[in-house]
Amino acid sequence: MSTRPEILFPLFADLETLEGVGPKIAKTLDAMDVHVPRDMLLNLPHSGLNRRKRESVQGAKLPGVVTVEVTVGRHQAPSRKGGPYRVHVEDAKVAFQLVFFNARSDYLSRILPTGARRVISGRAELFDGMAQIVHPDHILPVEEANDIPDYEPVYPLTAGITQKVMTKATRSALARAPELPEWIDAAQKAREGWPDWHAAIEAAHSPTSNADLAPSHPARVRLAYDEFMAHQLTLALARAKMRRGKGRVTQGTGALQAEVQAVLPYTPTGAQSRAIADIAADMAAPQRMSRLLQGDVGSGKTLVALMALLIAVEGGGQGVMMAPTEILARQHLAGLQPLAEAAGVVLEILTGRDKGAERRAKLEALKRGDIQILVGTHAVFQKDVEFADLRLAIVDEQHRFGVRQRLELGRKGAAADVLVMTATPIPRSLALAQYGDMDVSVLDEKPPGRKPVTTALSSMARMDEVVDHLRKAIAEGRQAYWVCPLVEESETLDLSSAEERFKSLRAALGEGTVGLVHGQMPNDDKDAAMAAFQNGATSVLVSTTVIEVGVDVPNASIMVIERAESFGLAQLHQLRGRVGRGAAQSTCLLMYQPPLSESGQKRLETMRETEDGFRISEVDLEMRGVGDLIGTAQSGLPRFRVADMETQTALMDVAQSDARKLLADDESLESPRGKAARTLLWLMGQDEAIRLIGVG
Ligand SMILES: Nc1ncnc2c1ncn2[C@@H]1O[C@H](COP(=O)(O)OP(=O)(O)OP(=O)(O)O)[C@@H](O)[C@H]1O
Repeated sequence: MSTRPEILFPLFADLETLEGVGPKIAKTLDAMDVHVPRDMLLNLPHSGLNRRKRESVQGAKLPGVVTVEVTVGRHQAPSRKGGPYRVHVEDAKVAFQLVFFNARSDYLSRILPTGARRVISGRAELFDGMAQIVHPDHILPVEEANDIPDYEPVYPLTAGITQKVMTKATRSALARAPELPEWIDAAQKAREGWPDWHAAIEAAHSPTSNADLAPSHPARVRLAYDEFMAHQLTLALARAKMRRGKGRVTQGTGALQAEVQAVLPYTPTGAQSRAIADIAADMAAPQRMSRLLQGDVGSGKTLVALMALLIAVEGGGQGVMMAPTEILARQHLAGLQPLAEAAGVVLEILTGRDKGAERRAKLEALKRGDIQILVGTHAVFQKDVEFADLRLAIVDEQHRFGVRQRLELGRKGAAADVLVMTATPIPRSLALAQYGDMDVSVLDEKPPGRKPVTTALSSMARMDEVVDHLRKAIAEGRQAYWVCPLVEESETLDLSSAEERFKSLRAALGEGTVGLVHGQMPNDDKDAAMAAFQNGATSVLVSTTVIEVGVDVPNASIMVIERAESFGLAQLHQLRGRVGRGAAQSTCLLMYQPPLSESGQKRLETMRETEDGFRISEVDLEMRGVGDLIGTAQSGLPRFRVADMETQTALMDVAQSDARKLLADDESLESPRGKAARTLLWLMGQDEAIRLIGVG
């Protein structure tokens, strides 16, 4: 089924087919991300107005909406142009006024004839001690008072659209909402007391009190579940597609791993061992592995990656690991090569820098199977890179991969297992939404012997003191990173601030002690600067944020971050994670420019309070919200309209297992419930899923 089910046609018609929507309003709605009647339905009211009739404005909470029956008194035309037109009225207890601006008096006389009884509803306020309603929402003869709803939904609006238009158009969309087949498991639906989709959408738009608007209302919960379910079905379909057709069992022997263990100066942590065991089991299974390794900074992901790569080699094949930057690819090479050598394994690097004959030679060696482990940048996945027998692809990424890219990767190494590593912990809700197609291993344990990093805040005004301290620390043999701020997102300005700091620190601390690395340096200079810091030739490394991810120099024990308030929490956590990796007591100094904004202050204080990356990610989510945290567009995450990822994690959890179970029982979605689920995917516009069912 790769065409939209007919039953949904009315919900995907032109917006202008809705009552009260012309070309102009349609265009305005478009800008609100409302393109078809379906979107109107998913745009739920955020509050409501109680319009129950009362006896008098007297005693009502003002300002506030009131509905009362009045006797119309005299009209008082404006005394000057543009002034208020007043109509005196009286309810059962008090006199008050209706106020109009730029209204035509003949029109007002017609709808509010003196002496008549009318029902008025609108927002009343006090003005000079007397109640008034400016431009009432409703003015009706008493016989028609029933046209005023007791409780009226209030919709999110945008300039150019009124509540009236919104309500009318939504009612008109509701009138054509079809009864849909049920995609929710019958037992679950009964247990939760959820209504049908049609009843739920009807109820969500017809609240009768504030309680009906609560996110815990069964109608709203059901609609939120539908959204999560559609998303998780997409992920489950991607997962099924990924796992299909590996057909290859990669059984490690443990021999190479043991040889590496023998030369390692430490033993793996419990978390590392568990992750390695998870991976080994996945690789030994006939389905393709699709696993996420989530580790906090410094939790030792690299060792887990190496062991996984060795399993691929033990099984007679090859492994590849892609790092996000050149610096990190080189660091992997430097760190892993001695270990690989100890085990007699050939490890090579391939990056964009490899050109001509050298590159050709590497590619041939890969194709012959002479290179067993390849590390590198994006270059490792270029078209002409062919492996003799690729068994494992590891992507060391930073939230840059959406489900679509993961599927691409899957298509690449036809039968390779896939391991994705993220160094920035993400809250569970996000992990579920973003990586719901994968299995997850978490490194929640740091290697033993790490001392907590002392985090201190200091104003930029105390620069001289900071430099003095640094001088003493260097004299004691310590090494420091010095990170310069992002200035207005501009690379060149960035650069000049780092270059200037480099010059001033060099002047203060001595010629040869300070190095500089930034994104725009020629590659060789970058390597040289990194190497000099790594081997201790320089004591201070000034940089832009290029060192943010993954750099590992255990002897470095001081991190100075200038204008720390301009960095995000995840970034600060990553940067701080560069220290505290050795046995020495480490310090992170967050320098800020007062006055701090409220959020700047909260971020810096959070950094001072905790070193737990998962905790920090929760605060980050709380402060910024989901969209901002991951950049919805590039992550491939949908914008949930009804569901709230932050508070409804449990619901997402259920949707995930439900979606996986549905597919396990009915792989091609052909059962009645499976077909209903297809309707859901169309309803929610899950293009990737539709493509997957179409193809698969
Ligand atoms: N089990 C262990 N015991 C002691 N040290 C370890 C252990 N595992 C790894 N290490 C060391 O800890 C440091 C950090 O490891 P690694 O670079 O793999 O961290 P990471 O998880 O990649 O963190 P980040 O994302 O912050 O770079 C390295 O110096 C590594 O040699």
